Order: sequence, then structure tokens, then C-alpha cells
Amino acid sequence: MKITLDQTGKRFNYDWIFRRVSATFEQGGRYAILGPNGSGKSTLLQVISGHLHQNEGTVTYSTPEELLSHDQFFRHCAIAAPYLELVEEFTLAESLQFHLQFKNLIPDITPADAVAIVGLEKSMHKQVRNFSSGMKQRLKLALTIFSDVPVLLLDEPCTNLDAAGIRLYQQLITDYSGDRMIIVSSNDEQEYFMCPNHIRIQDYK
Ligand SMILES: Nc1ncnc2c1ncn2[C@@H]1O[C@H](COP(=O)(O)OP(=O)(O)OP(=O)(O)O)[C@@H](O)[C@H]1O
Repeated sequence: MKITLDQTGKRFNYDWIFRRVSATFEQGGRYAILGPNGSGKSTLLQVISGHLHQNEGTVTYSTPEELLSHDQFFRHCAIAAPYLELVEEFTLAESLQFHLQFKNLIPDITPADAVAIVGLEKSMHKQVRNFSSGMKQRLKLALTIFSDVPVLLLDEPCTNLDAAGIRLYQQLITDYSGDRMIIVSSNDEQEYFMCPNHIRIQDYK
């Protein structure tokens, strides 16, 4: 999978959030989108994912064989982001069941393994609405990182995690990323520790 941005820009009303972003994201690459609060990191990640449409330039998704539409790309990526809410009415077991209708888990990981690895095994039948914010974040990370997709998009992945949760996140990334592309939007080094490639949103104002 390859994602290519060419002279890509996004504005809200009359305010340009970023302009002229040209970048290529390759399979196996680790990329961090960096910048202060409100600078546009999340917005850029949402443009990359296709959740938001750019106002200028292009975003293209391709494999060695073909160009993919936004809809096709969507099946190849998993996203953990504060604005993508879990279904509060579901239990953890139901959340997994629901997720598995759209995405498989990576080979050798069962739903029970996924839950145990993120330390939620005792909450299998608890409704998500009764999870703490850190438990919700652990669940979001499990659903994303254990999805069998070539692209992981992570927006502030350690939101609401305590020190043990941050160590868990780093372990998950270390153990289960494989050859996947990872793009993280963050201003916290603990979240993008694995990313040698940095995109500074301030360079695109
Ligand atoms: N739907 C929207 N309509 C209008 N303005 C928006 C919208 N979404 C975001 N913005 C504005 O775009 C700018 C960038 O927001 P964004 O959430 O991308 O920043 P960020 O760098 O991810 O911030 P943070 O580090 O605080 O999460 C902000 O000024 C924000 O108010």
C-alpha cells in the first residue's frame, strides 16, 4: 500500500489549516504528524484517511497492482482516534463481534487473546458505557492494532492512558506492527517513539 499526497491543502471556511503538503507514505513506514494543539495534525490525518476531503491537491491510494478508491482504501486501514467513538450500548464481547463483521484479526490472535493482551478480560460482558476512559482507549487500540489491515492510523493514541497503558501501547506497536504502514498524529514523543519520519504541520502554513 502507498499513500501519496500532492500539493494537498485543507481549509475550514476561510482559514487554511495546511497547504501544499506533498508526501509519500510507504508500506512498512512509520510516520509522525507533529505540531502544537490546534495546528492541524488531526485534520491532516483525517484527510489522509479520507474522512475529510481536501480543498486542493490530491490524495491517492495505490498498491503495486492498482489505484484504490477511498471506499476501497477504507477496507485496508484501521483508525484509532478520539472522534471515532465506540458503541456505548455494546458490551466488550458485542463490540468485538461487531468489529469482526468488517475486519479480521491478525493471524494467530483470537478475540480472547486480543482482550487479554490489553488487560480487559474481566470486562468481557460489561457495557462500554461503563468503561473508564482508559479502558475505552485500550479497547480502541486493540480493535485497531489487531485488525488485519496494512495501514494503521493513530490519532493521539495514548489519550487517557496511565503509565502502564502507555507501556502497553508501546509494547503493542513493537510486537504487532509487522510490515504495516503506521501514521501517528501526536505531540507526545511516547506516542511516536517508533517513527523516524516526521511531518511538521507548521511547515505547511
Ligand atoms: N469541523 C471544523 N470546522 C471548523 N474548524 C475546524 C474543524 N475541525 C477543526 N477545525 C480547526 O482546525 C484547526 C486544526 O484542528 P486539529 O484538530 O486538526 O488540530 P490538532 O493539531 O490535531 O490539535 P490537538 O493537538 O489539540 O488535537 C483548529 O483551529 C480547529 O479549530
